[in-house]
Amino acid sequence: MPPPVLTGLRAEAVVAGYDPRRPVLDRVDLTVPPGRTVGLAGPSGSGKSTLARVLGLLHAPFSGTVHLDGEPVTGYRHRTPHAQRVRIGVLFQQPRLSVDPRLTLRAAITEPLLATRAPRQAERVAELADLVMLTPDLLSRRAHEVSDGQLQRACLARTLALSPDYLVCDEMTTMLDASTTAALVGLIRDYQGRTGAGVLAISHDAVLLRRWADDTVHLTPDGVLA
Ligand SMILES: Nc1ncnc2c1ncn2[C@@H]1O[C@H](COP(=O)(O)OP(=O)(O)OP(=O)(O)O)[C@@H](O)[C@H]1O
Repeated sequence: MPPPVLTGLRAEAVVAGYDPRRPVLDRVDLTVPPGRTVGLAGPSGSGKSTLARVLGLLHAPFSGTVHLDGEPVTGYRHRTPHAQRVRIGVLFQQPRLSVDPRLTLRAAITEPLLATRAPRQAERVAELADLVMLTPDLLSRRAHEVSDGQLQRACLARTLALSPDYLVCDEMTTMLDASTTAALVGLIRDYQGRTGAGVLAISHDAVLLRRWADDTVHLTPDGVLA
């Protein structure tokens, strides 16, 4: 009998970092199952963002493998197969670094739809804007004309545009106040409830992770999961 397929977004024995002689992550195993929210905590510099980038398929590990519902990922960044790339959405701490300041929020949300030549783009943008509670007035503004919270809502809409099966949220709410944080976490929970997506929630805020995540794992300062 063939072995059972292990579902989830899974890091297996991942060794990663920026200098192969001194890797940041040391044989990390972590699974984000469909429908679950896994919290990732750890001290500053322990490698949380590095692991987020590896699981977001934005940073190639030195060794080890990322599996997507049992399929090994064969390339990172522009080498990631399209079918795998669109299944994972990533949200970062600083929305201003991930949106071209020349774009309106509408254009920023449209980017992934344009890139994949999705049908009914205007309708889909309206639907996404509605979902994250951005009004048409805000959609017409550029990134520097909106607040961090409004821009992060636009980033969430852009990330959800292609209906990813997994979300990697790297300190997504660190720049935001408590009510915007609660609203964004609520939106992600709703999306998860509708789609069964798996979520990796990275935060140094233990209270937030207790509320948000089903389980939380900790990276030690040596880049090992405990
Ligand atoms: N682009 C880079 N080039 C070289 N070293 C890097 C790079 N990015 C991060 N590092 C180093 O890798 C280690 C892990 O960084 P990482 O950002 O993954 O940690 P973190 O746990 O997310 O930290 P924080 O909570 O402060 O955001 C740190 O020592 C950091 O200085």
